[in-house]
Amino acid sequence: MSTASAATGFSFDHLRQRHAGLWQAYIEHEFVCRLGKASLPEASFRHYLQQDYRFLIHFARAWGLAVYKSPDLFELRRAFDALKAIVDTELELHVGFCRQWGISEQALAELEEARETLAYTRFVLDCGHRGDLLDLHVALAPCLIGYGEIANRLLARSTTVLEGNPYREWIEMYAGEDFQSAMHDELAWLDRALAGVSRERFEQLAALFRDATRLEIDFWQMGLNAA
Ligand SMILES: Cc1ncc(C[n+]2csc(CCO)c2C)c(N)n1
Repeated sequence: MSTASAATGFSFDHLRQRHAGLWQAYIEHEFVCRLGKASLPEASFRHYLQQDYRFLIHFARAWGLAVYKSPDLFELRRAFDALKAIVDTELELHVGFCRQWGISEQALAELEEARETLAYTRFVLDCGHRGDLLDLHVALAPCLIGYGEIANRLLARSTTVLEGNPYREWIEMYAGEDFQSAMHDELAWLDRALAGVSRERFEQLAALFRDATRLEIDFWQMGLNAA
């Protein structure tokens, strides 16, 4: 079969539209809405922050896997830079952020991993082990693109409270320039890669996207349930 003629011009938008209901449930989750209205219980946020520390460690491993799966120097550099950013910057920021919330580094190190964290992170790593770089990127897409979209929506909404909101820093971090530019790079990467896939391949990838989005929803719900 000719691969060139099978290309159907897919993009990230097609993935999002394919599972629009789930995507909505993720980016409009009650955890997110209450975070914007400053009505999220602090116990929920604290539990989320602790588990997110574990999440970020596995997320760094996923970029390590992307380094390994990179077929050329361009991709290798890109994955390596993302891995470095998480290890050198994001995790440092996260530990500092947790400290402000009364969670010590010692407590983070001793933390028991929740089932939701286990399920989500190992799912992403499995996608990368079984598949190629595109499978891995699609499994990471709800994380990389969802959070940017969530923060943008919160800032655009009139019901969002910033003044005195204990979660303000979190919202502004994901709406910030560094994070938004990483999100746009990832969108461009995905659009480029998806443009050449067949319909059959798209459906395979959409199933990974669906499951990763479901696991993001469970991650929010885990936080809500902690209060
Ligand atoms: C459960 C969970 N999902 C997504 C993110 C967001 N996130 C984590 S790492 C990263 C990329 C930054 O280089 C982004 C956007 C999170 N923190 N926790």
